[in-house]
Amino acid sequence: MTKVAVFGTGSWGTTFAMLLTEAGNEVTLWGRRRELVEAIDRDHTNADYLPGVPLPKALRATTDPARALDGADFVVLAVPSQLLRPNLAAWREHIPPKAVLVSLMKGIELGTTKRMSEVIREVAEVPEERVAVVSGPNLAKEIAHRQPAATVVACTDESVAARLQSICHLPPWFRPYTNPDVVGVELGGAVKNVIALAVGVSAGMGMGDNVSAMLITRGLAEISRLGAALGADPHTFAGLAGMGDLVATCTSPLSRNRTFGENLGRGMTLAEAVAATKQTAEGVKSCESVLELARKHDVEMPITEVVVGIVHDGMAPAEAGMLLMSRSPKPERYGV
Ligand SMILES: NC(=O)c1ccc[n+]([C@@H]2O[C@H](COP(=O)([O-])OP(=O)(O)OC[C@H]3O[C@@H](n4cnc5c(N)ncnc54)[C@H](O)[C@@H]3O)[C@@H](O)[C@H]2O)c1
Ligand SMILES: O=P(O)(O)OC[C@H](O)CO
Repeated sequence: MTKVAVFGTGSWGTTFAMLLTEAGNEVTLWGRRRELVEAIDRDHTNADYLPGVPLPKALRATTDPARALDGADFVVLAVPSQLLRPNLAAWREHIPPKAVLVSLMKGIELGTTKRMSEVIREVAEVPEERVAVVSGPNLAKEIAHRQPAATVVACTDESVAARLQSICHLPPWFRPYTNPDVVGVELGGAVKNVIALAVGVSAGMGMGDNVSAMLITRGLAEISRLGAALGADPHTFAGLAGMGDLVATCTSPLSRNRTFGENLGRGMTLAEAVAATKQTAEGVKSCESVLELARKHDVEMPITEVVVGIVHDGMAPAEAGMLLMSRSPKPERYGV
C-alpha cells in the first residue's frame, strides 16, 4: 500500500487527504492545531474547514511531522504558499530519502518570485524528478461534497507523474491528467488567482458578464505571455490547469480570491476584506510577486498591475477600469 503524508488541514489539504484515503492509500494528515487534529483523527470531521463532511475512518491525523512522514512514499504540501519555506525547513530532516514531494499550492513566493516547486527543491534539496505539482479547477468544497472534478498532475519525470496519477485517480469522482510542464501548470494555478481578484472587483462594482469575459480572456493572454517567457508549453494554458482553473475560480462564488475582489469592488478597505476572509486567498500576496516576476522577464501584465494597484496601493477600482480600457488599441493575437 502507498503511504502518503499530507501537510495542511485546510480545505484542500483535508479534501485531498480524503480522496487519497478513499483511493486506497495509507494517509496521515499533519496539522498544527491539536484540537482540530484530534477531531479529524477521533471524530472524522474537520468542522473548521469542511463542516458537515464526514471524513474516512482510515484517515489518520497527527501534529507530529516525524510520525506523518515515517515511511512516506509521497509528501503532499498544502499550507499557504508564503509559509511553505519555514515549515518545510522544519520538516525536512524527517522526509524519507526517496519520497516524492507534491505541491497543491497556488502561489509565488514574495521576495524570491519562486514557484512552489522551486522552493521545495531548494529547501528539501531534492532533484526535479522528485517534485510534482497538482493543479486544476479544484474548488475543495465541491470535491469534498463528492462532485466530480479533473486535475493535472505535473512532473518532469513522466513515470513519477503517472505514479501520482494512479494513486489519486478515483472514478467517478476525481480524474487526474498528467503533464510534464511543471512551469506552465504552476503558473496557471498561481496567476489565475490574480485574475479572479480582478473579476471579483468588477462584479463587486456591478459590472456584467462582458467585463468578466474580457478579464478572463485577456487574463489568459497575460498568463500565456508570462508562461512563454518562463519556458512553459503554451498548450498547457488551454488545458485544465490554465483555462479550466481560470474559469472555475473567476466564476465561482466559492472562490476566496474572487470573493475577496468582490468585497473590494463593493467598497471594502483592504483591512476589511482581509477580516472578512477566513481562509487563504493566495492572489492577495502573490499579485505582487507575479508582477515582480513579469517585470524581471519584461512581460506586460496590465490586469495584474491594476490588481496590485487596487489591493496594495489604494487605487480606486473605477480608475483601474479606466486605465485598462484606455490602453492603446492592439490587434488580438494569441499571447499578445
Ligand atoms: N481550497 C481550495 O479550493 C484549493 C484548491 C486547490 C488549491 N488550493 C491551494 O492549496 C493551498 C492551501 O489552501 P487551502 O484552501 O487548504 O487553505 P486553507 O486556508 O483552507 O488552510 C490553510 C492551512 O494552512 C494552515 N496554516 C496556516 N498558517 C500556518 C502556519 N504558519 N504553519 C503551518 N500551517 C499553517 C492552516 O491551519 C490550514 O490548515 C493554497 O495554496 C491554495 O491556493 C486550494
Ligand atoms: O478559493 P480559491 O480562489 O483559492 O480557488 C480555489 C482553487 O484554486 C480553485 O481551483
